[in-house]
Amino acid sequence: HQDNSNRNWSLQDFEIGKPLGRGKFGRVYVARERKSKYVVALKIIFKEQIKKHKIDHQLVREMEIQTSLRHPNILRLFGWFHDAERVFLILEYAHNGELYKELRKRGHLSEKHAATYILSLTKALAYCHEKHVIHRDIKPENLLLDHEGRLKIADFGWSVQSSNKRHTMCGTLDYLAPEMVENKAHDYTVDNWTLGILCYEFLYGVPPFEAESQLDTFRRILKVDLSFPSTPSISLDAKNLISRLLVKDSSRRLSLQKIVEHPWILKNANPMG
Ligand SMILES: COc1ccc(C(=O)Nc2ccccc2)cc1NC(=O)CCSc1ncnc(N)c1Br
Repeated sequence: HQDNSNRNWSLQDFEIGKPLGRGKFGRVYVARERKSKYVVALKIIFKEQIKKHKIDHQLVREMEIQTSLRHPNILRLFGWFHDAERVFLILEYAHNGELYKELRKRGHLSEKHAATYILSLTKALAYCHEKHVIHRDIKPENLLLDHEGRLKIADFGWSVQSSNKRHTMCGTLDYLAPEMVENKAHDYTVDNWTLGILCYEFLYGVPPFEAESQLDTFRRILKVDLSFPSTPSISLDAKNLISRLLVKDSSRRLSLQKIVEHPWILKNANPMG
């Protein structure tokens, strides 16, 4: 259909439906564009929130990055508009909602589902890195499923144009790579570490370094204190991939290209995502 991303949209163009949840800085609703009847997710962000967190420039940069991203596993930002006190993001609507709710419901995923999601994430990250965009916040809460159950990375609330070394702490503790815990400079390869965390969590239902206290989680991450429970029983190939990603030395983590070619992925992932 025609490119509407720079059409000057307004709230009158949409019928607002049920709330979808609270993203960073704002609430998200299902909405339907009146003329086309096209269903979207409309994210409403209050400008005073943006001003308070001094991220107005980041939002503009973010919108420029977002509208340029086109990938089947990245949630689309179709366009945006604002009124006196709010900024509205017109987002692709992922009909099957948040992946982590499915993970909590099922307890843990099959190796086929887990491998398919890891492959989708790997391809989306490879695409982002090639466009010098680093996501920095890949966790189950930011992963959505479309009507065909295909994974979509969303909530780029913190993505930045690649400053090749990054220093700010972000994301929940369980997903932090050792170099982030030690607050050292870090680069793209933190995403490879996060893929290892997610792969473990998809297969076992809990992240690998979960602990009672934040300090214990930090300690387990820094030690790469990785162990595989005996149940659910997971294939050796899966354990091999996880062990090749959860490596302290970031330069020795399996590259995105090598993940795509890994036996476990080749054997289990549905290439159509
Ligand atoms: C490309 O997706 C985004 C791109 C940008 C931003 C964003 O807030 N940027 C931002 C906000 C403030 C400051 C700087 C950046 C947010 C998202 N996405 C989201 O917030 C996801 C909303 S939840 C949802 N969405 C669709 N279908 C569902 N079923 C659900 Br539940």
